[in-house]
Amino acid sequence: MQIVTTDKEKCKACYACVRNCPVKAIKIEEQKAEVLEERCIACGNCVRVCSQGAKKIYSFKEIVLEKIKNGGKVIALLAPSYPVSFYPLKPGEVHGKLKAFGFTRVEEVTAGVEIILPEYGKYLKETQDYVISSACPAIVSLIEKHYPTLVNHLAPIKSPMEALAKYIKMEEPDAFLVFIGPCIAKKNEALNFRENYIDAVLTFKEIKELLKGVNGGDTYEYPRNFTQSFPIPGGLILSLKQRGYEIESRRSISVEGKEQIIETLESLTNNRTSGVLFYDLLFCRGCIDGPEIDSELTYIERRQYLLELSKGNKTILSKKPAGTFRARYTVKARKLPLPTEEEIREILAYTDKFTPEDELNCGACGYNSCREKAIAVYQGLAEIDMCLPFLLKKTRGEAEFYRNKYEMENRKKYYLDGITGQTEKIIEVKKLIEKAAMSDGNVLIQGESGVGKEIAARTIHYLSERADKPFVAINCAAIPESLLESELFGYEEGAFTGAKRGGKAGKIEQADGGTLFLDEIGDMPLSMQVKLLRFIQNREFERIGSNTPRKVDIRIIAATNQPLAKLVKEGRFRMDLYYRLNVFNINIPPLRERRDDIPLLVNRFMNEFCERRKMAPKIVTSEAMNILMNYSWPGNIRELQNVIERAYYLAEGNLIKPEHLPAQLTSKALSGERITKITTFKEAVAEVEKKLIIEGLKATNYNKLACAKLLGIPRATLYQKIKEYGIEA
Ligand SMILES: Nc1ncnc2c1ncn2[C@@H]1O[C@H](COP(=O)(O)OP(=O)(O)OP(=O)(O)O)[C@@H](O)[C@H]1O
Repeated sequence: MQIVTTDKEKCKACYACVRNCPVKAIKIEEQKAEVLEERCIACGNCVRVCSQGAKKIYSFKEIVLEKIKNGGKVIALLAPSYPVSFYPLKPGEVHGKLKAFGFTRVEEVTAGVEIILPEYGKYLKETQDYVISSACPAIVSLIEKHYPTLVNHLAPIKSPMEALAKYIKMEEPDAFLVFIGPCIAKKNEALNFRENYIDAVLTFKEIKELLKGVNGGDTYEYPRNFTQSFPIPGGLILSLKQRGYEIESRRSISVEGKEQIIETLESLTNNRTSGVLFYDLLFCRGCIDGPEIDSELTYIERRQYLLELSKGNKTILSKKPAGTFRARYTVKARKLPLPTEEEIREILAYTDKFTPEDELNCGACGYNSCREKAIAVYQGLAEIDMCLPFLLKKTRGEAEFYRNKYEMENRKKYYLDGITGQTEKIIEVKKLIEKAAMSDGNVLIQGESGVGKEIAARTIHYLSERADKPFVAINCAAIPESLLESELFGYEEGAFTGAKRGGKAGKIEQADGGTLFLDEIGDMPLSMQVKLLRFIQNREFERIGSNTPRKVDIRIIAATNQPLAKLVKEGRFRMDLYYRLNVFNINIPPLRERRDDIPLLVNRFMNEFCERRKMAPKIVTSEAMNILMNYSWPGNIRELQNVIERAYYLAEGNLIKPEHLPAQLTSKALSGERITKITTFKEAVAEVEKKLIIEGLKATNYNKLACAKLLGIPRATLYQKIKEYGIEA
């Protein structure tokens, strides 16, 4: 019969019961702690430490109430420690209350002590080998179930409770005997021990609950003597001596408390008896400290109170007990399988314990060491993953995973939102950007000038795993051929005239771990293309002036507004390099192919610009917006950005009207003004060209390269015309 059961709903896998169970009689299954009857000694530790109240003790309450209700002969047997539990109620008053409650007779187990003392006296005299007392049921179970080699040393004598019960049953065989005490193990004794005369066991807590509201009956002074000290540590030896039995102090010892008990039994198992012949073992610090003692007195006060009561010298038993009060104890131990060293290592490895240093022995699982726990796993008592450091590591890993995922989502939103546009074409581009970010291959971005190639490259970098490493950009068209190599690969000190002291890391080195953005790759000279290809193939390069190869880990994103495939056909771009760069291809459509994005872009640039300058945004009239939507935008988004900024300054009120837009958008430059003077064709063209260049320069903030792109003319032509028309640039 199971004494302690678990309410699985309430069990929260804290392993406090495992930790406090002296015999590891707890099995964890699906994170619920279940008490194993075959190992349990009913010490009550698991009940005491369960903060969730998940451990339930077998209750006889209903049976007792039923018996009393039916008017049966129900006799209460009070454990010798009861005065301390019921204090300040006097012992006599407790008798009265129990009677008033319905017990037909009340006895005290000190009478049982009187019965067993001669049995002990006799047995100790006749036995050569050492003897272990058997009055404490937790000790009996502990030895029967866990120290089988010591069973023969248990005194084959009934406990005082059983002895008194037998004594009473001899007088009143039909009586229903209820033991009332501080101990859960007594329930085990009543239910599971071989020969039992006790019918029910109530703890002090339980009986007090039942007696609530019961008015005291007639008080009764039970005879008292030295047996009253039986529940305090050493009580049995003391009582034997008081009774006149020769117990040599040097050869007898009383041991209390679970740690000391386990230590004693371990040493006895190893035949280390220290010459002691009588071991009086109590699992608790005496019965005055039993798990269900429920006393308002301190431990010392309890001891003193019982010693005071033990001063009486009355005989308790009215007549000499007849019959034998011997008991038999048997081996109930079940050997659990033991794992091999290799199996232990395998189990440990599951929770990432590969070396002795990995075994933290933190005890969070309830076992004293990782090895003990591994053995319990093998024996089916513990679950393999009930290891706090392991689980924490795992959850941290998971948390990291989710944090990364969450961060990625946020980043994605942040960076992809940086690319304004809702047309199908730009959504397609965003999807490609996301995919490219997931891969680590080189990317080639193509598109007209100002379509957003660089912003796409940056987005790929910041969405990729390289995000926390550098994004380094280099414009291959803007750097003279002679400098490009040193810019890319760096140089050593003294590599050439003018080389900096200490040398210099090139863009490739600076981008280590991150992304190198090669803008205008189509403009890269063929000689450099060869060197770049070699680097891409070997992932190795040398600084100019050095023979030492250096390794870097970078991803290359190249961009161009030139038709690279055509350049390859024309032999102006290396095919092998083209294929190396074109692992992932993204084509960004010109703005004129996604006009519907223009209002969104206008809105964004207006807000960004105003925010930067701390100014209030202006409204773009529908006429002006119409013009913006219908223009061909050769300079794409960059041109639109500049147009908005310029219009903002030109508009004096808060409305941006068509007249605030550049002439080339409204075609006014060619058609709007009346011709007042006839000029030559050449002069008129020059006039228009000059105006266009001035507007273009303003629109691009006087960036000649951008202006040339905006006007769709080579840079050299722009320089020539600026000079020719004397334009201030
Ligand atoms: N979809 C977009 N949403 C918001 N801003 C954009 C978008 N595309 C481009 N831009 C902005 O337009 C400007 C030009 O973009 P970017 O420099 O990326 O173009 P590009 O194609 O690399 O130009 P180039 O070929 O001249 O180097 C930048 O200020 C960029 O922030």
